[in-house]
Amino acid sequence: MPAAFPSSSDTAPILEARGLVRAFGGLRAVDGMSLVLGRGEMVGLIGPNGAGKTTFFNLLAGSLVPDSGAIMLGNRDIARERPEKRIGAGLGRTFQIPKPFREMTVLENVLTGAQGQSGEGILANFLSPSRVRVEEHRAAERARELLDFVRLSHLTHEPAAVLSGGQRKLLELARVLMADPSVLLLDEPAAGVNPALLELIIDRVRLLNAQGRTVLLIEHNMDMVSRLCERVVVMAEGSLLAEGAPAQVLARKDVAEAYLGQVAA
Ligand SMILES: Nc1ncnc2c1ncn2[C@@H]1O[C@H](COP(=O)(O)OP(=O)(O)OP(=O)(O)O)[C@@H](O)[C@H]1O
Repeated sequence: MPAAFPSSSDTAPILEARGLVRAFGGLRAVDGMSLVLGRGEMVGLIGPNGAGKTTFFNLLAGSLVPDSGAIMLGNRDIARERPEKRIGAGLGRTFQIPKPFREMTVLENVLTGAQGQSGEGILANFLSPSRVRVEEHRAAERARELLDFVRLSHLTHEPAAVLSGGQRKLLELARVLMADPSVLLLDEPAAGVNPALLELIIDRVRLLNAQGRTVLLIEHNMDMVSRLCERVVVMAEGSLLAEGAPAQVLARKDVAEAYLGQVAA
């Protein structure tokens, strides 16, 4: 049967999870989850509440270490590397509930996403102050460009505390983009966002993918998933239940039952 969506075999894999397991006490939140993301793909990760999606993201991004399994970013197993190292290797991740530094300005918050600046070392600052200044200038320029990209320029010098929920999601996206990730893990970018901002988020995510960035998107908003993704992956009880084109996957009986189980539970 010809593939109706770009399967992982169509493009070179950029990120691959192999048999990931992570338990909390007796509960295997992620239980043998595997997934291959092709370079430049945009894939939706769906599944009922408690299926293990966020835990899976935490394993990919490094805020949790798996009990077993591998995570290949290109040819390198990053499963036991620190989160900062993964960011440096091109993996960016947003959170379901972004928590900006409320007292800092919107611009300062974006700048916290800058990676590996010389000025972070006191010695470098002392030995090469002009290089540090150039880097700081470039970072500020990039942060302003990103604020423009997410349409928050008018709030550049406001404290992040003034932002709405949707604007916080956009700020978080800009912060993550400071490190210029090649793979973006987006955890429920549409949750709690008003319809106007939702369209902007959809448009920006589409553009980021068109720039060649690979996107894995956890989302309960199926309309958004269907509009953005040619392939969806369904997790249930910690592992892969189904994958394929959104319409085909959503029509499957076992997928419907997994969601119904959630209602019944
Ligand atoms: N730190 C933790 N300690 C104990 N249990 C946890 C922890 N994190 C997650 N769990 C449990 O692991 C399971 C999977 O949770 P997870 O948040 O990964 O699911 P999810 O698919 O992201 O759900 P949702 O769609 O509601 O966000 C749940 O039963 C949850 O209660």
